[in-house]
Amino acid sequence: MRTKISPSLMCMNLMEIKQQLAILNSRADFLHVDIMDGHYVKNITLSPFFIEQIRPYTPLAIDVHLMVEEPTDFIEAVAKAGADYICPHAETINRDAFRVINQIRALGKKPGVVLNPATPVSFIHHYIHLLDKITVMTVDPGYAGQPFIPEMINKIAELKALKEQHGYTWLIEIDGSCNQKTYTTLLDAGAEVLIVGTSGLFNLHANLETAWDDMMVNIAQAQSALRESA
Ligand SMILES: O=C(CO)[C@H](O)[C@H](O)[C@H](O)COP(=O)(O)O
Ligand SMILES: [Co+2]
Repeated sequence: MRTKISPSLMCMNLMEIKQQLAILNSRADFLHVDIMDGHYVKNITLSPFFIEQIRPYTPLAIDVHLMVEEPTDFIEAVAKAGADYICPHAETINRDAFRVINQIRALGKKPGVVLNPATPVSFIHHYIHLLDKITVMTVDPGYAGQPFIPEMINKIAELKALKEQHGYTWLIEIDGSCNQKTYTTLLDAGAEVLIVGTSGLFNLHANLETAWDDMMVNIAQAQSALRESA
């Protein structure tokens, strides 16, 4: 499968949002939108209103990462605003995981879940087959610019093995410090979607087109290193 790229919009230059979206529209596979409530994580970033504002300006699938205590307070709002994937944290839905997944599907959206670094894959065992995407956090959630947690490589490999063994169709996505230093190990382990934020894309160059080209060179180098070692 071709590696898919999902820029994390909380890391973009919001003063240039229209121009930056136009650049991403012809290059990215998804747009990653982080929604935080200040409680589940001690930060506040984007919102359902932000999704509603950008929806007319992009044909790309909008992927919503819900870092909130009560996902059901947000699901309808982000669906109405134009989200395509709705992905709460597994830790926040295990009281009512099946109801939440059914709610997302009933709204015509794709359900995903996000796993914190300390959350094992076994935590989602009973509903894993109902998902369209599983996101492995490779940093603790809440902030951009954090160091990569290398223990997550085994978790990605575990998901890849499960996917192959059972023929699951969910995407394996990585969130946190996806960049030149980590692409090779991430792709080798089984990463299919890379969420690129400050370190992988937006901080590479002030000009986003140049930053995108630099990022693609970095990803291509990781892919060719893997082909050579195969
Ligand atoms: O969920 C996130 C943080 O909790 C994000 O999607 C970040 O924007 C992303 O991890 C930032 O990427 P970086 O290269 O790690 O800054
Ligand atoms: Co995120």
